[in-house]
Amino acid sequence: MGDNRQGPVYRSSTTAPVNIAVIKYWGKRDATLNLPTNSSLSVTLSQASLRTHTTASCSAHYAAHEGDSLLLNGSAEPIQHSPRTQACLGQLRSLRSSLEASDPSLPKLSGLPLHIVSTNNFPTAAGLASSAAGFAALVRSIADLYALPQSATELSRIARQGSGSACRSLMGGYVAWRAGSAADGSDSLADEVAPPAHWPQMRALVLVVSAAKKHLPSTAGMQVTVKTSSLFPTRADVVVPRRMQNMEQAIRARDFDAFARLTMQDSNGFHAVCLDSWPPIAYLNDVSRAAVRVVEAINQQSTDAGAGLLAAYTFDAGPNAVVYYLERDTERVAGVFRALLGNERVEGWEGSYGQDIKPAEMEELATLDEKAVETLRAGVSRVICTGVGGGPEKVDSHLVDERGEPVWE
Ligand SMILES: Nc1ncnc2c1ncn2[C@@H]1O[C@H](COP(=O)(O)OP(=O)(O)OP(=O)(O)O)[C@@H](O)[C@H]1O
Ligand SMILES: C[C@@](O)(CCOP(=O)(O)OP(=O)(O)O)CC(=O)O
Repeated sequence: MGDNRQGPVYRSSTTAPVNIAVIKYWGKRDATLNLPTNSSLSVTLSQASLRTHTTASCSAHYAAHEGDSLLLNGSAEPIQHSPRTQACLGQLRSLRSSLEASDPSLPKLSGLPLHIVSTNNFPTAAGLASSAAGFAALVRSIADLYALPQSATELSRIARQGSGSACRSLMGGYVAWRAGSAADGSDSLADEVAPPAHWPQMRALVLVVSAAKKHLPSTAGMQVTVKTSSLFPTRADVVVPRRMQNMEQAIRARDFDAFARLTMQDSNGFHAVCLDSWPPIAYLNDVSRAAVRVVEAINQQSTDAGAGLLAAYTFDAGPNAVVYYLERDTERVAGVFRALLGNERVEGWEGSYGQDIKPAEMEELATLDEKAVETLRAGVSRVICTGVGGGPEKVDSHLVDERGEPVWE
């Protein structure tokens, strides 16, 4: 809390992670409450690589007529016109208001305007799950500002209404979002299937194919699929429920072969229902397909030698590839991509995860399809080397100073 002449500025700051689903959320049964048609499961990625940093503040000296505000990467976001952000703020305020009613000694924060300042250390709205980390950080930082006693699972009900995938970023490790069946969404919540320490060897290599903001946003895309795809009901009602069980089992048993197969099958199943939509939705491009070819070649070598799968690709609503692998296979998976993409052409090989990636030997590359290699070299602009990580963290570094002014990082 900072003090100035007009009264205190209350502040709380958090960082929150990105998550990349291995069983995809695609489809809403209720667009207003943001309720999904199927459960999903993701891996939370380390905040050493990708993170949102958010400070929530409130003060009696913030002009009441200006209302709440969100400054995102230095620009004002029009949150008054965002029903999703309004739903999150309204529900957090009402929890604070109940707390104030039960303990009159508490400062009346629920009636004060909120000034929120946030930065993403990666491109916003580029298919890198910025809305997931962004809404998780928003909900966590306000819940801390308001000293709310609710658990991460209880808060996931609120974050879900900001962006569905955000409910999975309130926890670290391996996280499930249970679709639930209640009409009011009260049982549509996220829970931790396993903490990062259960299987800390999980690594992810993100191939940034396009940092541009040009794909059909997830929200719009999934509505088209639910309305028009004839394959979709089978995916939501039959295929995904079975896969969720098998994926949880694979994670519990630390069975990478099963994890990888289910991850690739589910990514392909999700993109298949996109293509089956009308008008068809195609998120993958030639560069994405080249990444698939390279992962297939890596896995072929391993299975030919009688071992299991070493790498798993997955794609969200855009062309960027995420490749999961285990630390012990770093050279045989990430090393292959490093050898073929090179250091000069592509940035991002530094950092705690990247520096351990040694380029694979030339013979490992001999079996790769030349055209795929060429396409990948031309189309990947940047890589992000990361791994499984923890949930949101409360931090002392504030993006709002003691007088209530934004601070630039
Ligand atoms: N740090 C943040 N704080 C609050 N809201 C954020 C933050 N970052 C992103 N958002 C919200 O998320 C929106 C971007 O979401 P969108 O779903 O378009 O992109 P994405 O999450 O990067 O991509 P995708 O969902 O396809 O993976 C932003 O316009 C903003 O409203
Ligand atoms: C393909 C996905 O990344 C879709 C994510 O969709 P969003 O969570 O961005 O959608 P809204 O709830 O409409 O905001 C798959 C996933 O993350 O599970």
